Amino acid sequence: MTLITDVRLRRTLDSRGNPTVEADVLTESGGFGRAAAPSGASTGEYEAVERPPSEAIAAAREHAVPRLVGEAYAGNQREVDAILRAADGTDDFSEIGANSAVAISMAAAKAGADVLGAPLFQHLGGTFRGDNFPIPLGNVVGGGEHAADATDIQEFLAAPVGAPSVEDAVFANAAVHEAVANLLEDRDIACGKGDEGAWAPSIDDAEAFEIVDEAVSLVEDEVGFEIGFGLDVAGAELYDSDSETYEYSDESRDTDEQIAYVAELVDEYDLVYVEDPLDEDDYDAFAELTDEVGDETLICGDDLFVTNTERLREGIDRDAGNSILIKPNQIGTLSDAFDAIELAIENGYDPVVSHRSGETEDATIAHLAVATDAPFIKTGAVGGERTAKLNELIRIADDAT
Ligand SMILES: O=C(O)[C@@H](CO)OP(=O)(O)O
Ligand SMILES: [Mg+2]
Repeated sequence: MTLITDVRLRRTLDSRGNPTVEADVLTESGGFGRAAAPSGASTGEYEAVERPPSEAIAAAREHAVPRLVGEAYAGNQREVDAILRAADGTDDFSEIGANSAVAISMAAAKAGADVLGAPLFQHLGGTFRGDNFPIPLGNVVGGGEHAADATDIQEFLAAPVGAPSVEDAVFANAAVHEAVANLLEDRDIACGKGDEGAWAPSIDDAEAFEIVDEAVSLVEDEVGFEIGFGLDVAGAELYDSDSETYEYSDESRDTDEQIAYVAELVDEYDLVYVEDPLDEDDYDAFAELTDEVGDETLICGDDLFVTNTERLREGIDRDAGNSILIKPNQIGTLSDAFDAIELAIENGYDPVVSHRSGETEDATIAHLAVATDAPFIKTGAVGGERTAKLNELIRIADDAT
């Protein structure tokens, strides 16, 4: 029934206005799935390779599509993903491109769900999944690689940890986003938005901490449940390997100073989440910081782990971090993303399913988070390509997918 009869690939626009790969997968009994690859700006050095979409499409048409059509079953995700790997023939999808791979992998999953007549999260997670919802981390102020002339720290994230429902959490993040705008206006700070829809004011990190802290408290009082906040430091982007220092606009910190600085921030602002506080090659520094503050907060590896089980295993062995960011396009297939989530959970690491800064209307990650009982999802606060995922979470909770 789910035998794949066609795979169509095309170039479509992403949220930054760049081309990306969209895939349609069709099956024998009329099943249909469509998915599109997202794209990072602050990409980790060890991520699977994204090729220019026209090249990725041509290579996938040549190497992968003939092995899938008439051969593979969309309902058998492991088989589809194994074929994508074999067709590519490299470790990092540099032949067909991780963008073609992930688009096909996700489209096949949707086609499989379509034939079953089941929501995607149920097809992926099984029939007993779907009662737990991830807490959305909402980017409200940002800079780094996502906006010019803004904060050094890439993302200041609202984290409505006490929200009674996913709907309450989603609206709380939007309210924090709005509260930030009002506070910026009070201070006469004009600003636009970064790639993920977060405000991108030309202020230093210290002022951003003040504003986000205040915005979170204001909304917390309004909604009556706990809202914490977190960060994506994107440490690898700040790290200069020649001088071995983290370069901020106003100062430079060596690794020990960076660890002390982040630990101080965790205490001062009760941060519930800190992503990539340190360089992507520095397992030792991650371990040291985790030892210091890992009981109080999540220390999450994004560029450190790149959704890769080998890198995660090394982190587990070395006690580096206690959480992993999960981005299917960093590794290339849904099966690989699942494996990383399972390994994380088995070892007490919290998986955080995540969007990329360049996104599309594709909402697969909302289903992936629910299917795997992931405790958090990071997918922005506002903006169409972000609300595509947030609204899908609300629909899943409402049993309306
Ligand atoms: O660093 C990150 O976590 C992501 C998403 O927020 O950014 P990018 O997609 O640019 O890597
Ligand atoms: Mg990150």
